Amino acid sequence: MEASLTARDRVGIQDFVLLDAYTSESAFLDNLRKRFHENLIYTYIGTLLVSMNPYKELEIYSKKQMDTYMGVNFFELPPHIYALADNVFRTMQSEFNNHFILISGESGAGKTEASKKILQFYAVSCPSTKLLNNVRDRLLLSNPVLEAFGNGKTLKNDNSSRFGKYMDIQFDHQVEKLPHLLSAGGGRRGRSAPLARPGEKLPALQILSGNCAKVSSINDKSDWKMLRKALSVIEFSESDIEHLFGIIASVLHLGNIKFGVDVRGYASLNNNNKEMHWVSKLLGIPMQVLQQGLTHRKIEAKADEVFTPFSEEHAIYARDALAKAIYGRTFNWLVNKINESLVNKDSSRKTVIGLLDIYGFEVFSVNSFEQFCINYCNEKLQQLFIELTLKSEQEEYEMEGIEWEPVPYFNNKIICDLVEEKHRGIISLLDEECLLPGEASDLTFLEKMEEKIGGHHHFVTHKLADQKTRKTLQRGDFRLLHYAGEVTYCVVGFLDKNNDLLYQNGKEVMRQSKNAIIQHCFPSTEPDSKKRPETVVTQFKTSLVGLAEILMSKQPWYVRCIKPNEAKQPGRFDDVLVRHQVKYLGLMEHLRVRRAGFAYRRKYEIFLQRYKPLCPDTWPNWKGTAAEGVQRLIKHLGYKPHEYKLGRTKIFIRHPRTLFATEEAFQVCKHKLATRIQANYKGYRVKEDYQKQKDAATKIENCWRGLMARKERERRAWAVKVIKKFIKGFITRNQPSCVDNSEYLAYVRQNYLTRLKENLPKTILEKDSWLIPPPIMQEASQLLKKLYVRHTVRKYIQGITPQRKAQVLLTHINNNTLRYICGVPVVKYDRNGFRPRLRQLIFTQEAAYLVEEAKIKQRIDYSSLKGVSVSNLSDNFLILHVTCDDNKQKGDLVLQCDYLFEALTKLCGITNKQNYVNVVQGSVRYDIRPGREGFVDFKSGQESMVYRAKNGHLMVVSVEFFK
Ligand SMILES: Nc1ncnc2c1ncn2[C@@H]1O[C@H](COP(=O)(O)OP(=O)(O)OP(=O)(O)O)[C@@H](O)[C@H]1O
Repeated sequence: MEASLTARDRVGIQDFVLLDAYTSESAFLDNLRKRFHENLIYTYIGTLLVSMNPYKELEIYSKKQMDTYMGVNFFELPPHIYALADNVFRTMQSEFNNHFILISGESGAGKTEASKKILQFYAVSCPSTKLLNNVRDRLLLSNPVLEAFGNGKTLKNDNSSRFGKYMDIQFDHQVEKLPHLLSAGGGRRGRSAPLARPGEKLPALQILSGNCAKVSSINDKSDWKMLRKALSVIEFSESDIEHLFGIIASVLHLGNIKFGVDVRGYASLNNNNKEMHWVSKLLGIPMQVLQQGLTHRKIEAKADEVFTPFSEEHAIYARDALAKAIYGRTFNWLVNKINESLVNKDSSRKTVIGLLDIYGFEVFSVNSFEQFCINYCNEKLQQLFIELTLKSEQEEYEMEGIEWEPVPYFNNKIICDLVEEKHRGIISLLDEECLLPGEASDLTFLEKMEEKIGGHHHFVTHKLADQKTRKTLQRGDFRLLHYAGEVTYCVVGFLDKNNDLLYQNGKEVMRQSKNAIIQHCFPSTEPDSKKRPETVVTQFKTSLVGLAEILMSKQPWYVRCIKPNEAKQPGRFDDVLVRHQVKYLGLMEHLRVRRAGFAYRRKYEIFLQRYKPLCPDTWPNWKGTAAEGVQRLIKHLGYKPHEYKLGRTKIFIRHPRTLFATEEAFQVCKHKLATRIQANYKGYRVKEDYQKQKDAATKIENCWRGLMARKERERRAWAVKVIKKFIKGFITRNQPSCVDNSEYLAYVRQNYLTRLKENLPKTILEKDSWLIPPPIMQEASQLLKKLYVRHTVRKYIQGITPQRKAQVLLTHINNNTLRYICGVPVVKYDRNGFRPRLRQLIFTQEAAYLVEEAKIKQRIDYSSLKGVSVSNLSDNFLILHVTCDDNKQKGDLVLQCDYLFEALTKLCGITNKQNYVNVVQGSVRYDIRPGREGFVDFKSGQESMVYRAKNGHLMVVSVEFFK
């Protein structure tokens, strides 16, 4: 219903219980019509399903549809026969009890189709095992077999079931579902004989020439194939099938036998009668026996047997009675055979769902004995409905702790009693009349009824009626006011039809048959009861009581089928016809009972779940019990006390309008909620995405870190190897080149050369800053140094331009007195080893000048130059000894010159003194100034340096390259 609440404005309402004008037949009809025109053929009245015959194939029975309805809350989806089937099954499962589905309606309203749909639904939802598939096939194929023998074309339905059908589907809970079948085939309806259809094999039975009706909606060829297949699946042997068709053909021939009248006025049969000939042949009964049986009645008087001839009328009656008996018993045999094929031998407890496909109220222009029986049956079923529904309603109220409110409904028990009460009921009176010896007739039966039940409110005859009613009644009519409406019956034929006597010798004739099925149906062991057999109506009543007992122990479900028009046309809704059925199906009455108490009831949980957004206290989550939540909710919604009741587990709402108002509020609120939920959802999705990305990032990071750690480990391992090799190489560096040190030595070489390249002396003057070579590079270093010194000297010399030479001379030498000879860069040291800036020593003819930045610092005359001392080491020191007579003289000069040899050579050349240069070893004395002496000590060491030693001497340390 929850879904129907939403859809109610679209195409009517899906549940009549929610119809505000629930007592209005027109409102009821309007809703049906509206939905029918939209192909919505199903509508609920509570759990009752109203089904309109669409007379066209609708796409609503696919496997997909079945799946949609499987296991879904009954009220959540649009009404459907599958919803009902599923709900029955699930209730049975949860409550572990038995159920039945009563399908009723007029002929052609769609009962058989509905029961087929239910069976198909159960068959499809059944688990698939070999055993179950077998049973399922038989179950489904039993339908075409029963239809082939039990259906016929009538004015109302091309394929009308001529029998009521009840079947039990057993469910084994171990395997979830195991359909087993089938009990009882109801009595055949006597209106028209089953109709055989022309078929491939039938010529052998000599009935092809029969005047058979053609039915456009039926495909005989494919139906015939289906029947043959079904019979073989249900394990009918070839001889069974042959005998079966023999019987059907013989019944048809029997019906065609025409009697003559002999001279005495008795019925007679010609020996050449073709029909009789075929019946005799098909059933294997001697012609004479058959002829005698059809025209005479055997009367047993004491030990004697007397045959009295039939009048023509009697003979026709006896012929029809025999044909009906043959067909009826054969049909019973068929049903038993199908039951045997489906019988469940497993005796463990199972629950069942009964399927009762039964004709509804019948009201024709002339109604006879058959309509009386059918309508009595419907009266009983209504009684059952009232008892079961009210009972369950009462039980529910009791369980829920709600005070029972009397339900204003019509209890039709009074009508049932009128029909079936012992000694006083119509059935008893009819039987009495039938059993009465003497001149009983239909009219005496009518008089008896008038006499015995004349004052009953639901019974009226022409004689008993008032002036106005009498006009609507014939003299031979009686009228019953059934719960669904009044029906007028014509009493003619009641007695005969009730007697339906098969004369004793009819049975005896059949016993002589060679047909195995006939032998089975008319056993010689059948007692030839002298007592009159039970009348038809009593048999009917007995089987009805039996059925009611079966049904009473089960929980009922209803499908009420309605045909929209008599023309079997799709899309046509005949108001009068439908209104008639609504009335006689008792739908308004049903609705009244359903609406007597509360229109709507739901478990607290379900109600709260749906409507909790309507109250801030219950939304989004209610922390307390569902019952408290509902209380809070309805208080917030402002429900009036008389509009609802609160049970133990359910809320009961009296009027649909209360619920609709709530639903409307919910619909409005839903949109707002949807937006909010959407936003939340989007947020959630984004968060989810973010989380995913974060996780992915962490993963990537982990992988990356792992990779880096592995690389680092490899790198370290490599480094350890390299270092080890390096250390080993270092340890063995002085050994001849071998595996252990070759790489180290190559490295040392390369390293030295690289460093040397970067640290080459920039000028000629820096030649002492030559990078100290490792031992293995000593020789190479010396050679390189030599080469490099030569190279730089050449470059230097090439680099001195004539201008520069001239500039030096002109700038630094006073007047024209000096003649340029040569300028050598020198460094002058004082006794403390203080190293002044770079200067130049310029030699002229007469003097040497110490020149610094173009300012002449000191002039030494050659005449005062006593000599030059140099050490035998590579320190490039030269000491110029001068005469110190003149106090203005500053003393001897301690100089360092990178171009020592060139300077000495030049000096010797200028002074023209060959032994002028004194090479000393270790130490040389010099005059710091006149009268004060100093010493310069020379030695070799790791690093070249000049400093004042502790003894006050100037210490010159030089690196020994060329040893
Ligand atoms: N749900 C349906 N969808 C399509 N067609 C349907 C449906 N129900 C019934 N019909 C059509 O209506 C015809 C009559 O239906 P069906 O034989 O079930 O009626 P019935 O109530 O069993 O009649 P009877 O009491 O005479 O046996 C079917 O042969 C079929 O053509």
